[in-house]
Amino acid sequence: MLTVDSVTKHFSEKKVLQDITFQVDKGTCVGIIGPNGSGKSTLLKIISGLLTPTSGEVKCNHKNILHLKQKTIAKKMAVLSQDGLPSSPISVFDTVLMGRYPHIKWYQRERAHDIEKVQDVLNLTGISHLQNQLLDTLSGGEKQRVAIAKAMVQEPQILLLDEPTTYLDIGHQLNILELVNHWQKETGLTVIMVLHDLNLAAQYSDELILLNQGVIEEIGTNEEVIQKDILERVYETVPEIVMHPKNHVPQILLTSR
Ligand SMILES: Nc1ncnc2c1ncn2[C@@H]1O[C@H](COP(=O)(O)OP(=O)(O)OP(=O)(O)O)[C@@H](O)[C@H]1O
Repeated sequence: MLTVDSVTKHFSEKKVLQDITFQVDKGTCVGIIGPNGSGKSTLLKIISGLLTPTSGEVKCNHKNILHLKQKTIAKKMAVLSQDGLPSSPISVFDTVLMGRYPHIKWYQRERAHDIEKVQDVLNLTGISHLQNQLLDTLSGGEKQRVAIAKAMVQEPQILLLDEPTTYLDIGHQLNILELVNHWQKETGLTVIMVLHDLNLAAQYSDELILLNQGVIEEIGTNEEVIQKDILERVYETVPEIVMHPKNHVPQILLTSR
């Protein structure tokens, strides 16, 4: 279980997050949504232990994340940042293998088990044909799959995703989210993802947190959060809400004022 308890973050005088409190149960997927600059990425960085909150704390299984060793955090959590994987002249295979490092002792080389794990995940994510290709020669969609594969071999309990669908066409967007969704359902993975696309967020999240100007504006099920008056207030737009005919989750149609 992951607990975010009264987290506040200031950058000098700038108040970016104010008194954020919520809990994420094992095996659930929480979508964090909100307008530009509302504090979504900052919150995700605090949850991953990358940023220290000004006050409050993040606890993973009742332990403050900042009191855990880096390697312990890496065994528990995988993070896919907004910037994705850096361009580098390393093969896809070696990049994914790096995800095993938290499980390999400093005096050990990778074991047969680690290599097998990488091969399995390359097959599962449909990128085994790319395994000898260099990372900096891949397309955005291929690189994003490599990032997911690297996170998968890490075998985390928690996956943090910051805008995993940026730069992807609709086919690849669905593909990545389906991949994460299957992984979540099969292993009881806990997922926290920042998404700008409210329709995708509503389809793939069990619960939504709507941030606005650094505070939680709404938290709840998709139907509780995706409501016309709430979105109109926060996004200053006039959305029409319809039910997805197949998935039965609220979806947004945008209209001009
Ligand atoms: N290191 C920093 N120093 C100063 N201000 C920062 C820093 N990091 C973020 N901010 C500010 O905090 C606010 C929230 O930023 P954040 O990136 O968390 O928002 P966001 O909701 O993820 O935005 P977007 O949807 O545009 O990605 C912004 O006003 C940003 O300028």
